[in-house]
Amino acid sequence: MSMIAAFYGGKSILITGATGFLGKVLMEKLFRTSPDLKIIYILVRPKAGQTLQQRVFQILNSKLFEKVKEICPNVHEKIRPISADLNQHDFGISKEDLEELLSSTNIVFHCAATVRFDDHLRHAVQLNVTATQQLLSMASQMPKLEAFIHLSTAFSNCNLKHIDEVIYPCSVEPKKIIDSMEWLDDAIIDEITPKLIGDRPNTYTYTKALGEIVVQQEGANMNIAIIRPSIVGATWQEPFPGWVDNLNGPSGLIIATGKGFLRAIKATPMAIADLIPADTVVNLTLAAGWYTAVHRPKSTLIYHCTSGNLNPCNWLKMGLQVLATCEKVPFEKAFRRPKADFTTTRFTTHYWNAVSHRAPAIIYDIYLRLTGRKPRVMKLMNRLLRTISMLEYFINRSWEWSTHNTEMLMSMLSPEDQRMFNFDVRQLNWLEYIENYVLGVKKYLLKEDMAGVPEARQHLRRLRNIHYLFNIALFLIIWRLLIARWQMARNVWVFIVSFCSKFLSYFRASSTLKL
Ligand SMILES: CCCCCCCCCCCCCCCC(=O)SCCNC(=O)CCNC(=O)[C@H](O)C(C)(C)COP(=O)(O)OP(=O)(O)OC[C@H]1O[C@@H](n2cnc3c(N)ncnc32)[C@H](O)[C@@H]1OP(=O)(O)O
Ligand SMILES: NC(=O)C1=CN([C@@H]2O[C@H](COP(=O)(O)OP(=O)(O)OC[C@H]3O[C@@H](n4cnc5c(N)ncnc54)[C@H](OP(=O)(O)O)[C@@H]3O)[C@@H](O)[C@H]2O)C=CC1
Repeated sequence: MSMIAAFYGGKSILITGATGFLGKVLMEKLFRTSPDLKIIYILVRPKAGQTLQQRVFQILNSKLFEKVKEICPNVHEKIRPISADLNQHDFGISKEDLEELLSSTNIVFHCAATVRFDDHLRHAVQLNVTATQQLLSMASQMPKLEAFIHLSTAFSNCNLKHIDEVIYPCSVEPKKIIDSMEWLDDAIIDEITPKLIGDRPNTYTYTKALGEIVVQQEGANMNIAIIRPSIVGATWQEPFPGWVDNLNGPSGLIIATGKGFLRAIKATPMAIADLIPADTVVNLTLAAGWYTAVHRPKSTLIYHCTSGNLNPCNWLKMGLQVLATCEKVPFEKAFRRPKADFTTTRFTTHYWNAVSHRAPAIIYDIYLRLTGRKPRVMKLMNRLLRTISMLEYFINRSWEWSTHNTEMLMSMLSPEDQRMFNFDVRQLNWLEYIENYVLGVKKYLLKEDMAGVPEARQHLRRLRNIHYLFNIALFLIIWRLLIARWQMARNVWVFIVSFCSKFLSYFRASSTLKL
């Protein structure tokens, strides 16, 4: 019998960010392994013209929840969406809903955040710091609360090379930052942002670090744990391999590579690609929830959910496997044949951006214009290059995260729990995982049917022929221009032509003699 699954049975659980990538995988696992849980409250905001119920309906009807619906047919009765916007004071939760939440909740999983790297500091502070503070304040009024689990990121201290499972101080106290955001205007915030984030690359990592300090300060009297995942990728095993539903992290770049948009990237090939599957993060999160509530550690424990120190994979290995899978099972309607070169200097990056990215985009836009269609490729390419410039920081460095708490937690699990809530990344086969990830991107993100693979292969062959024809035509044009303008080129041309004709006549003569 699984101790963790049994622990969540009969519990009332509050999840923020349940409509996000990790939140959905967390909810799915909870329902699948503890179908007898009492209720899951989810804080949801209406979005894209959808009501809360419509959003929940959409999640439950996705492929991710197929197994859950078999195991727990009344799953829809066990989800209680609560209208809440974490940008608002008190989250805009109604009085009745708040009373119910405060009186019933046993466990809180705080997943909601803005994960945009370039978010305005005011917004990032509001969501990643102030909302965390408010949620902790709510949690402190929950008489039945057993554990509060906060999702942070392994990159909250990415300004350090070696990161321990501790909370590091920031130069300015989070409370001062929260206060200042209330009265500073946007222009001043823009001016001080680089000074505040210091040697971190973006507002996301900075505000997640502030959020951790808030958790430590405000949650001193609660049972709290912090989970720090690295780069979260598609699911490894559960509920099935390769599930992913957003473009964050590597997923967007896998699409760009598979579709032939991205053909070179500035990355350090041997740097560690610290990916971690979403189901591994969720298993560790649930195990930490159980441990925090049952064993009540004296201090806030931080768990690094990373792969680099236990089972390292580098960007070269990842890039090659992405490419190999895209050749085996190509994406439909590729722009060019997939290729993944790693550039290491600014010069080569600019060169390949011009030759391999911008030039084909311009040529294709001209073609679109000539055929009476709206040019769009250059716009897409600029967006992609901007995205890459934001991710570059993370693919050109390696970090070391200590994992003592994570290993301790693993040793505390029963053999049954180690199997059911597996977060031992040493068992992960990277080549298999990356292949499933790419296939998952194709199926669940791009919604491409596997029946279209032969046509996609045919399309790649056509692109290869176009590529050869284009290169030959380009060579001939350049050569013609050189001959017209440069005596040396003419001499070389005369030499080649006479050499070929001599060779041909010798070949003809020798074959006549043999006859
Ligand atoms: C060979 C293989 C090598 C693989 C190599 C992988 C390296 C991978 C390193 C990751 C390293 C993370 C390490 C921290 C891990 C955490 O702790 S945080 C979680 C990760 N968070 C993220 O990844 C967020 C990153 N994204 C962003 O911050 C913003 O999207 C950006 C990059 C600033 C772009 O902002 P923007 O220009 O305003 O664009 P945005 O409105 O977000 O989206 C515009 C369009 O681009 C699309 N888009 C958004 N993101 C992407 C993307 N990543 N790619 C493509 N399209 C995208 C959107 O769908 C949208 O399309 P439309 O709906 O308009 O058709
Ligand atoms: N993905 C990754 O690579 C990593 C993620 N993490 C952390 O894991 C957690 C979950 O990340 P992930 O699932 O990928 O993120 P997503 O962007 O997929 O999900 C974010 C969630 O937060 C919710 N949210 C955002 N703003 C508000 C708001 N104003 N009010 C209510 N809800 C809001 C979103 O709701 P809505 O659907 O309405 O937008 C969504 O449910 C985050 O804390 C992140 O920092 C850590 C390391 C890596």
